[in-house]
This record gives sequence, C-alpha cells and structure tokens, in this order.
Amino acid sequence: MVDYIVDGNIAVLEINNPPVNALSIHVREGLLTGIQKANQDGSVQAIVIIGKGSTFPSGADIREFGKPPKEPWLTAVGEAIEASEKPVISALHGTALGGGLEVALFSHYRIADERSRVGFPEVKLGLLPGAQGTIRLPRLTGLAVAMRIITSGDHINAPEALKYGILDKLISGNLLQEAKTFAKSVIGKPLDNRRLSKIAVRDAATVDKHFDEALAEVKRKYKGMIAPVNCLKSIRGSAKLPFVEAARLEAALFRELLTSAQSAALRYSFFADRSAPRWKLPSGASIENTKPDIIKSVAVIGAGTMGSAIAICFIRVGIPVLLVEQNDKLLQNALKNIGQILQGSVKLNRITADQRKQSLQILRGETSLDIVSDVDLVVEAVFENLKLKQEIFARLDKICKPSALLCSNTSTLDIDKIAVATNRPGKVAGMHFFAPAHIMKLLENVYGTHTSPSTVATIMDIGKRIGKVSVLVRTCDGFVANRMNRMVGNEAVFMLEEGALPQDVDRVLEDFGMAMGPFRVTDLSGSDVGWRIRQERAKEQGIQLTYETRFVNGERYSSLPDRLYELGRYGQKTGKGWYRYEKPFARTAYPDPEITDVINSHCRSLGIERRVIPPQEIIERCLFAAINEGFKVLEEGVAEKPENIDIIWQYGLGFPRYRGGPMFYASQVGLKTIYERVCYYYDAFPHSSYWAPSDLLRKLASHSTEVPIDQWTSKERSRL
Ligand SMILES: CCCCCCCC/C=C\C=C\CC(=O)SCCNC(=O)CCNC(=O)[C@H](O)C(C)(C)COP(=O)(O)OP(=O)(O)OC[C@H]1O[C@@H](n2cnc3c(N)ncnc32)[C@H](O)[C@@H]1OP(=O)(O)O
Repeated sequence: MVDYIVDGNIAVLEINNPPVNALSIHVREGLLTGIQKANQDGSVQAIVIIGKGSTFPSGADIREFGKPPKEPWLTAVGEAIEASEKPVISALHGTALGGGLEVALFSHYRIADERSRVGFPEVKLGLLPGAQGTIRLPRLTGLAVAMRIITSGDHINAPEALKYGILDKLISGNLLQEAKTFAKSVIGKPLDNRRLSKIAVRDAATVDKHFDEALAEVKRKYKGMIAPVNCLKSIRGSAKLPFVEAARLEAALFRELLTSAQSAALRYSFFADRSAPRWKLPSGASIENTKPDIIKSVAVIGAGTMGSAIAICFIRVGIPVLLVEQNDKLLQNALKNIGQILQGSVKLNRITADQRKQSLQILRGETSLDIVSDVDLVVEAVFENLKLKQEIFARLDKICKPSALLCSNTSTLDIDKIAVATNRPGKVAGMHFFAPAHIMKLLENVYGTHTSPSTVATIMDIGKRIGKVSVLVRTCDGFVANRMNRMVGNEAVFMLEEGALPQDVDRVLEDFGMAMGPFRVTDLSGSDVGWRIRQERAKEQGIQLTYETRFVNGERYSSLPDRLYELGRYGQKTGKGWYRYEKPFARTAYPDPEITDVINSHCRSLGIERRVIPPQEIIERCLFAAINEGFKVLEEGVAEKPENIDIIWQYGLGFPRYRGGPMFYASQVGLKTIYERVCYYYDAFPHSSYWAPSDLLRKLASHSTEVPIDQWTSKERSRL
C-alpha cells in the first residue's frame, strides 16, 4: 500500500490505496516503516510522500471509524514524520483532505499541484481533524482562517492555500520530479523551524475574541451540531495550551465525537449519498448494466410555479426547453418569472449574467402541445388530477416521436394509471421534483410496472446532469416522500384536535432538527393545495366532506385544515395560515390567537377535551408513524434500501443530516422501542390504520440483538 522507492539520495513513499488513497491501517503501517527505513538508510538524505493515481490521501478511512481502532494511529505516524532527521516533503495533488492534510502538516514542507485542493471535511462527518489538524493549522494560518476552514469543512484551492501559508510552493509541471528537485534543495537545512509543534500560534492573544465570534456563527449556521463546537474548543486549546496538552485535549474532543450518535449518522449519510443513486430493479437491471439515452431537448407541460422551476433546472445546464402553457397570459407571466429567478441567481453570484442570457436563449414558450413532437423528454407538470394527466399523456403519445420519454411530475398519482393512457408504457415514468424545484436537491424518480430499464437509466442520468440527488422508487400512492410524510401531517393535525397548537408541534420538530415543522411547511406551499387534493379524492369516492366529518372510510379525519381553507387562510400567500404574517408573502411566522380560537371552537363542537401533549409524544406520533410506513415501503420493495428513504428525507423533506434520516434514526432508537410504541399508538388510535405495525418492523424487532441497518432488507425482506 506504500511503495518505497529510492532515487539517488531521495526516498519516495508512494501511497497506493485506490480510489482515494485513504489512510487505512496498511497505509499507516507502510508510512511508518517507510519513514523509519529512510531514516536508517545512509544513502537517503530527504523523503518525499506522494499519492499514486488521482490524489494525495483524501482522509482517514471512514469505514474504519466505529470499529476497534488499530495501531499505529495516524498521530503516531505523523509524529514519526515530524521527528524525522531528514526533511520530509509532502507532494500534494487531487484532494488532500482530513488525515491526508494532517500528514502534510506533520511534514516539514508542502508543495502541491496548482490544481489541487486541500481541506478538513471532518466536521461533515461529525468529527474533528483528530491527528493534530486543529492545533497545527492555526500555527500556519492564524486563528480566524483555521476556524473558518475547519468548521466549514470546505475545500480550499491550492493558490488560496498558498496564500494562507498552508503550502510552500505550487507546481505546474511533473509533481514527482519537482518534489525531488525541491527535496534536494532543502537537504541539510535546519528542521526545527519547519516543525509545527515547535512554532507558536502567532495571534494566540486574540483567541477568546475569535472563539466567541466563531461560536456564535456555528451555533447559527449548524444549529444542533456538536462537531463544529468541538472543533472550535480544540482550536482554542491550540492557542491557550502547551502543544502536548492541546494535543491531549484534541484527542479527548475527537473521541467524544467519534462515539457520538451524530457522527454515526453523518458517516452513514456519507455512504448513503453514494449508495442511493445506484439503482437496481427487481428484474436485475441496474446502473451497472443499463445504458441511458442521451437527452438533448425537453418539453415541460404546464408553466405554473412548478413547471417554470423545472424548466430552469434544464436550461441552466444547457438543455433546451419548450415550455407549454395553454393560455398565453399565463405563459408570458411564467417566462417573466423565470427571467426574474435567473436574475436573482446572478445577484447571488450563482450564475453570471452571460449564463443567464444563454439559459434564456434556449427557453421557448408555446401554447400548443403540437410543438413538442421532436423533443427527447417531456416532463408534465399540470394540476394533480389523474383524468387531466391521462388526457395529456394520451395526446403526448400521439404527438411525440416514438423514442421520447413521457414523464410526470406527479407527487402522488400511480404512474401505472398514467401509463395506461399511452401506447408506450415502457417509456413512461415519474420525475417528482420538490418545490421550489430549481433549489431543492432531490429528484424522486418513479418507475411503474412497465417502465423499461433504459427509461429508468435515462431519468436517473438526467437527474445527475441537472445536479439533483436522484433516488429511484417504485410507484405507489404518494411514492416514498409523500406517502411517509402524510403520517407526519395527519398526526400533527390530530394533535391539534387533542391539545397542541401549531407552534408547539413545529417547535418540537424543529428542535429535533427538522428544517421546518409541518405547519410552517403547509403555510409555505399553501393549504389550498391540500384542500383541492382532498376534495378531488372525496369526489372520486363519492364522499361529501363537512366540518362534522370525523371518519372517511373508517379512517380518522380532521376537518381543521378544511376550516382554514374556508377562512381563506391559505398560508404565506394570503398572509394568514396556521400562522399570521405581516403581509402576504412575508416570511416570518407569528403564532396567531385567531388560530387558537379556531382550534378551540373546533374541539368544542366535536366534544373533544384538550390535554397537554408532551414533546416526546409529538416526536413519536409524527416520526414513529412515518418510520412504520418506511418499513412498509421497504417490505413492499417501493424503496430498495433504507438509505434511499433516508436520502429522500434529507434532501426533500428537511430531515437533519446529523440524524441520518428516519430509518437510521430508528436504528439508533432501537427497533424494539419503535415497534412497542407503534403497537401502543395502534391500540390508542385504531382508526388510523397506518399505525398497524409493519411485518418487517415486527420481524426485525423480534431478534434478540439489534439487526444492523445494512441487513434490514437483505435478511428479512426475502423471508416475509
Ligand atoms: C478512539 C481512538 C482515537 C485514536 C486517534 C485517532 C486519530 C484520528 C486521526 C485522524 C482523523 C482523521 C479524520 C479524517 O480524515 S475523516 C475523512 C476526511 N476525508 C473526507 O471526508 C473525504 C471524503 N471523501 C470525499 O469527499 C470524496 O470522496 C473525494 C475525496 C472528494 C473524491 O470524490 P469523488 O471523486 O466524487 O469520489 P467518491 O466520493 O465517489 O468516492 C470514491 C469512493 O471512495 C470512497 N471514499 C471516499 N473517501 C473515503 C474515505 N475517506 N474513506 C473511505 N472511503 C472513501 C467512496 O465511498 C467511494 O466508494 P464507493 O465507490 O464504494 O462508493
């Protein structure tokens, strides 16, 4: 894993552990023996550490965390590097991150390919750079820069790193050759002033000021996360304590993080990010064996808020879009809005004015469907009504070329029921964007019974091209996101009927880490949207909904949201919803006594006695109900693996990444507890049938020891 090559008087330690040269145990052993060997070898006068392949080490091996640690630890390897009697030069290329950058900071010199990047992304894994990174970096950069680099986890490009003093020289030619030349030039020079452990933090006197400012910033930016705070405490130690004591403090803070639930969740999330887009169908077709079609043009049908934002997703990566709306006034409005949104992106420096211009040049608005005959992909984004969508798909099927894919942005409707309207069900799929579609990262791609593997490959590929995190799910009512989230919404409203207020429920879930509580979310999208869907469904089933309706098809029903609609309280757009706003479209939500009155009078009219609902009950009723549904989603094969569900929640529903996602959270709570509480609530609320415990959950909970999350589907689903 580490090749030892001597060229003249230079020993080269070449790390060879693809794909990212992670500092696994064998690499650490190789580096340590290499340093020792070079120091014993009389012919060697300087040592170069370099990575083979695409990069210098990009960090410790994340898969080793959570397992019993194996010696030598990186710190011991690093200390041997620093103590070397012969100069050690780290030659960086690619991404020198985390433990990799620490190896470089133990070295006496650091040179780097001018295109390389460095950084300490540990905080994103709920950790800190635990091999003295937090006490060495401030010695080079000063405290403010070190605090920013370490608490943000951001990559720094080589010229910037040179400016901060992290690097000694940038290289534009052959890195190894240049490293050897550089090594020769420093032979015999004193090393003590190159050993960071011997150098003081130059602005140590100002540490308290920097600490206070940075702490306030991380508490605001990374609310609820412990790693950024520990990073700052350790950096403060670098300035206040003698080096050895600072190193001891860093190790203690690192250990605290390594064993934390947050780090476990963030490390899980790191791998879930990479695993979720790797799709596989029950037929065996997968990302490995299926080629996508190349999409060169797109039509978006429906130029409402959603359709317009979807169009932006494509044009901003250079894919031409035909935006179709039946009414010219609406179309012109949409085109104007798109121009304004892109103007906003220019102002925020997300795109240049030129890029805005180029994007708008490849957008064309039309009022006739006939114009889409030649596009490769259609994304339909009209009102959520099955009959309407079937009509549009039937027309599209006739108009579009045979190879075109016809996709729906439906958020709930069964793709199979839409596909039957066409003669090309293999080319019909769902592409469920989340509002606002040009901002939200998630794309829930949906396959139906007849969707072909190449259609799946194509929608997953185009999702990646437009910069989305794409997750594949099988069709069902609500797919994964809305199907599971419906339980959160239902329980939240039922708790209003029982004693809570919107702000109580939202506060508990926001303190848990959710980006927004369910009532603030509803106010954002508008209560009219849900009302229309409920009315549509009731009409389909021949049901009349009234304020007195308490059950629909035997299921508990709350008419509170309907009351809000009747009062014209649609949310932010009307300046009133579950909260009060200063004016329409204002963002700050204020609890509203009028809503308290509405809820109280609703309860009185239904004869419900209100009670205090404790925070733990709010968490359990909202999240455990969703988790139970998540297990059903797994057992039915709607989602292939728990990671897919968790990534959907993180990127689409604002679930805190440091809790992993609902399924990972369930694994941390313990499946026995989840199962027992689900059974308890099923007893308490038999008219909410979603509380019926999932078979998969029951089976997994019956094991005497917890079944690890990576075995949930493979072990039990096949036996169900
Ligand atoms: C209790 C006792 C304590 C004792 C003291 C201990 C002292 C601790 C000392 C040091 C601690 C150091 C902490 C760290 O270094 S944590 C790691 C920091 N580094 C990172 O977080 C980098 C993570 N990786 C990335 O950001 C990217 O992978 C990148 C390097 C930018 C490359 O990106 P890209 O080209 O897009 O490639 P992928 O992301 O798809 O990755 C390719 C595959 O490599 C796997 N991978 C990547 N990084 C790691 C890693 N650090 N460890 C293990 N595996 C890694 C990734 O999962 C991909 O694999 P696969 O294809 O199977 O999914």
